[in-house]
Amino acid sequence: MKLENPIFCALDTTDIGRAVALARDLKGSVGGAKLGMEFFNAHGPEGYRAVAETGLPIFLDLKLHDIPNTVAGGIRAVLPLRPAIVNVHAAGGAAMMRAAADAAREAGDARPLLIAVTLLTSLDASDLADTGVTGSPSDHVRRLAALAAGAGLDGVVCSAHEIEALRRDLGPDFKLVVPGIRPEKSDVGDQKRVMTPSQALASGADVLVIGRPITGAGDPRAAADEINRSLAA
Ligand SMILES: O=c1ccn([C@@H]2O[C@H](COP(=O)(O)O)[C@@H](O)[C@H]2O)c(=O)[nH]1
Repeated sequence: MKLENPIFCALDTTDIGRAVALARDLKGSVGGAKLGMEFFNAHGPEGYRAVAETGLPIFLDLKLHDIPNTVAGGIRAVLPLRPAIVNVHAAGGAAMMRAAADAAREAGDARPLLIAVTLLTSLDASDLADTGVTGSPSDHVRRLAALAAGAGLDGVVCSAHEIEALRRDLGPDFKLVVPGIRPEKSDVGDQKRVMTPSQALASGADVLVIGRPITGAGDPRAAADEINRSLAA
């Protein structure tokens, strides 16, 4: 997947008309759209197709996490939609990720990039400790990313704070898809490990996942264009 524009806009809504209108409006200003559980649980494949018809590449962010056979089936079920990117949770383990990768390969040339969520960007060191995991978010992300790479995945979802370590560990071709992106002065909301778009790109992100800073703006296209200007500066 070669992207001229690294921004994938998260269309987190149950309003199909709004999602399609946003996708049309943003088409020249972002590289793709991300559809997650909020939209897909409401509208499924039909809603997906309505957004995909705009021509934007789609990251189908379902974050699958189950036993290997079930996750493989979940990946297989969405292959006919021809998403550009699909994902699973790295915490599902190596066997689960290998099963997902095997299933994704069944799409042949239309194989989506398969990536694994490491540690959600809404979690910090204290949240991680609460789950019983000792060590820093960075160590945890690096461990899970190495597991994903070993299982044959194309990359991971991580925060911008882990990019440099992951590039050192896993090289330039391993895809780093980065949410928790917040332009200067924008509301952080529920995100905890955040960075600005330009800092994240300079650190080596492949994809910047940006939702509310664009979709919550009065003029979403203008907000995306402002971010594009910050990336070009
Ligand atoms: O660790 C993760 C994994 C996924 N996300 C998703 O990205 C977007 C971010 O939206 P914002 O409105 O820019 O916060 C959202 O759809 C999440 O489900 C994430 O934030 N962090």
